[in-house]
Amino acid sequence: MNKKTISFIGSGKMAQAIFGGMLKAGFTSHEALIASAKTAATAEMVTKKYEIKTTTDNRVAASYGDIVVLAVKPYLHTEVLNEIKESLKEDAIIVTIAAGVDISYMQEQLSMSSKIIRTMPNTPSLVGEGMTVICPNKNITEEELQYTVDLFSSFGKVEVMEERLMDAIPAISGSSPAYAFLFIEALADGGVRSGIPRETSYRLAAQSLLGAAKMVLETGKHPGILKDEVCTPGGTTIEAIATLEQLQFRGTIMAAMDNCTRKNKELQK
Ligand SMILES: NC(=O)C1=CN([C@@H]2O[C@H](COP(=O)(O)OP(=O)(O)OC[C@H]3O[C@@H](n4cnc5c(N)ncnc54)[C@H](O)[C@@H]3O)[C@@H](O)[C@H]2O)C=CC1
Ligand SMILES: O=C(O)[C@@H]1CCC=N1
Repeated sequence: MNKKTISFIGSGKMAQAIFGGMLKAGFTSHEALIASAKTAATAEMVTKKYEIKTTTDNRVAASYGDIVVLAVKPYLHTEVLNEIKESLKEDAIIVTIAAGVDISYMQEQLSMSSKIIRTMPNTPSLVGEGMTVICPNKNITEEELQYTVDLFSSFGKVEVMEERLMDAIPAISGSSPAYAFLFIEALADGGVRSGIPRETSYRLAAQSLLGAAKMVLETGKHPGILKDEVCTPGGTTIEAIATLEQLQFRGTIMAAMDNCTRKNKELQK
């Protein structure tokens, strides 16, 4: 069991996905975790559900952690960092999971010698299938980076990337589960339209997407080839593909991603 203490500032959806994912994986003990919440009701719910310490005082949470994860909205970072900075351990590693919060901004709020890691995780962390992109500042040692990679790897995959690419990450992995859920909902609606029961439709749609994603990851084949293998000449699939192309399925996804990235950059201002 791991010895480092980990604090979460904020106990919302993404914080719960991360500490829930870590606990499920056995990466850390319940005793090593603390999370702060805005209301006593949320704190109580989190303690009950995850069996971890909670507090409504961010400073109490901040003073506990060797690693402190900021899991509040981007616009709250200034307020929260000001509130907790005097309470942090001297060598604490500060991890932000927020969209559009960059390292130079974090250093301005704390100090140039602070240990900071910018990340972009996603909610499938809760079920051990997260995708997290990590970017450390120059004060993070190899060992500290490895620890953080191990932490996020306990509930999914991790890539370490340069900060110049971080603004593009929400569009492809932080936010994209939402597009996938929309796609599953659309497939299920189509199934229901053809008379398939709704719950069955969700299972058929979700398992098909899970299988397709696994094929990309495990066969190493180009997605276009995998698509071709489904399209029997003169068959059903190519009819569906033709309609998707006419309605600019791929262009629509790319336009949506552009908007996601634009918003991420706006959050930074
Ligand atoms: N939801 C997602 O899929 C992802 C979210 N993120 C990032 O995670 C962060 C949190 O987002 P969500 O979990 O989705 O939002 P959320 O709204 O579920 O969680 C934020 C939590 O912070 C609490 N809070 C508000 N003010 C606070 C304060 N002063 N002190 C302590 N807690 C306070 C709120 O009560 C809420 O529970 C954001 O910065 C977002 O960019 C990153 C990747 C994916
Ligand atoms: O919607 C958001 O702003 C956050 C960041 C990535 C996923 N959710």
